[in-house]
Amino acid sequence: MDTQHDRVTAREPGSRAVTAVHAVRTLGLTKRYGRDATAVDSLELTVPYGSVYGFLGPNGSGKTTTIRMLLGLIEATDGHCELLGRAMPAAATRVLPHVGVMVDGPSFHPTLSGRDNLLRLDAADRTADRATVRARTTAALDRVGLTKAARKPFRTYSLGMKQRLAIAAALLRPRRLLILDEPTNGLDPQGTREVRSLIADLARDGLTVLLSTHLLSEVEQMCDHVGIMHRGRLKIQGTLDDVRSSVPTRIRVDTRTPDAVTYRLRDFGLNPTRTATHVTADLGDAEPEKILSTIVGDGIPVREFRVLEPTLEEVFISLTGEGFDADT
Ligand SMILES: Nc1ncnc2c1ncn2[C@@H]1O[C@H](COP(=O)(O)OP(=O)(O)OP(=O)(O)O)[C@@H](O)[C@H]1O
Repeated sequence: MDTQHDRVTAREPGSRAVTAVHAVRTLGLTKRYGRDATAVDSLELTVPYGSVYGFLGPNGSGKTTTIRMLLGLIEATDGHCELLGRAMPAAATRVLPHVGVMVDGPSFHPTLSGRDNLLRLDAADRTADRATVRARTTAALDRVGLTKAARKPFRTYSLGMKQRLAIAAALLRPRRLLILDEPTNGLDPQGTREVRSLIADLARDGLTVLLSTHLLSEVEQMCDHVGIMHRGRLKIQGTLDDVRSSVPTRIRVDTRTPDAVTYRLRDFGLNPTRTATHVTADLGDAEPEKILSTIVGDGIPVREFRVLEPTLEEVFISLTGEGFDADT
């Protein structure tokens, strides 16, 4: 913990350039409400530059509280956090102009056009450059695919367009990091597709995205890194592949002779579980191709042979002992 990097960032607010490998980093970050309620507990979050990081957890697991602490909107009870290599909230005025944020859902004026809503928001930002506001607004609308609808009243926008305008608001200035809290919450399937495709485009452009969500599928489809929250604690984080491979790959053999399959799997050192119609087992280091050719070569009837890659849901269950939708 006591690295050169930590010592440099501890000097905020300073004027030195800071290099960091993580766009977001927290150490022991904790938020307690009263004596008994710990919303976030000793969080060690690391979001690498250039990643799309899925901050995943059921409702109430502490995601929004964490994001609010990162942005300096609420005070941490304990611990330390950095955005773009600088300590927050000490460096807020220097860091936040580089961070696009969508936290509390969009609040736009229904009768104003999308463009006029953005102009209004920009006018409220005292640090924004007035001389470039028109060009920046045009670029942000273009970035989210709302150029054609720019002059239409906000109230006529679809759900997806409304959310894309909220992302445009977060992109009114060049950003290095985008923090999106439940960006597809409440959207219909079309709106969800629009917003996901926009986020994928932004990530391709090299923007780091921290995206909080309670949707497993959102992380599996969009993110390359994931951190899983449960009751205020970060249970695991890493690349999506590493996190998935923290639980074993399984095989499932559908057959009308489960006893014969069970014996063969034991020969491979596996510990199978059988029902009347199929047998499953953790694969371990065994090669599925060899297992299948042995079973079939022995003349055992196989209706279906599947390698079951672990899902995030299985990771969650293995770490918490609860289903993902459990009310925490
Ligand atoms: N101001 C507060 N006072 C007391 N408890 C709070 C407060 N804000 C949040 N909490 C509690 O902290 C815990 C974490 O809430 P948080 O909103 O961070 O979770 P979340 O993962 O973002 O869930 P959601 O998606 O439902 O907002 C919850 O148990 C919540 O009730």
